[in-house]
Amino acid sequence: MMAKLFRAVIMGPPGSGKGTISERIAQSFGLKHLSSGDFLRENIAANTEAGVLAKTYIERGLMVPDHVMTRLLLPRLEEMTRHSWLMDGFPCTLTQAKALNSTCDLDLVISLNIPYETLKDRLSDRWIHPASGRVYNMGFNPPRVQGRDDLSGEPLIQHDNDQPEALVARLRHYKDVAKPVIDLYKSKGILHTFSGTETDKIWPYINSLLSTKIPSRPETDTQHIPLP
Ligand SMILES: Nc1ncnc2c1ncn2[C@@H]1O[C@H](COP(=O)(O)OP(=O)(O)OP(=O)(O)O)[C@@H](O)[C@H]1O
Ligand SMILES: Nc1nc2c(ncn2[C@H]2C[C@H](O)[C@@H](COP(=O)(O)OP(=O)(O)O)O2)c(=O)[nH]1
Repeated sequence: MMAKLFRAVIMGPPGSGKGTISERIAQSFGLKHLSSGDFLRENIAANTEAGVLAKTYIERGLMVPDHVMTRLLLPRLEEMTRHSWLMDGFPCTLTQAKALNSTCDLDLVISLNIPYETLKDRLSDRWIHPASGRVYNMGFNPPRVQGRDDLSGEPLIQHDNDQPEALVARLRHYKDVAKPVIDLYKSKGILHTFSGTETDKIWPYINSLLSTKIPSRPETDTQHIPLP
């Protein structure tokens, strides 16, 4: 018999470890890791109508409007009727959360609560491979060759909006838009918040929570699908 599908969302301010923890969840529990940033980059690379529009916002360091995000992501999620997934980076506004709500029932929402000083230190040291979105941190998970992506060998870059001058405004914005989303999920009884300064210390708690909700590796019909 096919195991019940599992749908989860991970939320948190920039630098809170959403991407890092999502990868661990995907590897340990076989969920597909879906990332709003990766979807956007794919659409930009493919020059889709939504991608061209999204690019104009991202280049200016702005959030992509809700109607563009929902038009882009919801059809992709609707296609994934046979997969368990973990969504990273969406929803991040109440409008997005309500749109997601009308598409699927979430089983669980993970919210990461990380102190400002920690976020600042991590992001000022975050290096990205722009083509793939792969993320490095010079202390935590450095690339094998300094300044180069492990898989492609291409140069890594830093984002201006990861620097401390831009971070305060980004965090303020996150708090404003995320609060009603967090309240919504709290009222539904599916919110689980994790606080701390180190991903390696938070991870065992998330791991044990998920172990109580997802007893085994993925259902048989997903076992041949490579993890993202
Ligand atoms: N749910 C969303 N709603 C609106 N815009 C989004 C959303 N998700 C991503 N974006 C846009 O895409 C950009 C890249 O997203 P991505 O998640 O890769 O990186 P980010 O902004 O560095 O986030 P973080 O620092 O939390 O990892 C964002 O800066 C934003 O402009
Ligand atoms: N020093 C340190 N760095 C960490 C830790 N967890 C994640 N990082 C790094 C990896 C990235 O360079 C940066 C932000 O992590 P991320 O997973 O991209 O976060 P997010 O923006 O997706 O929420 O911080 C951690 O526990 N310690």
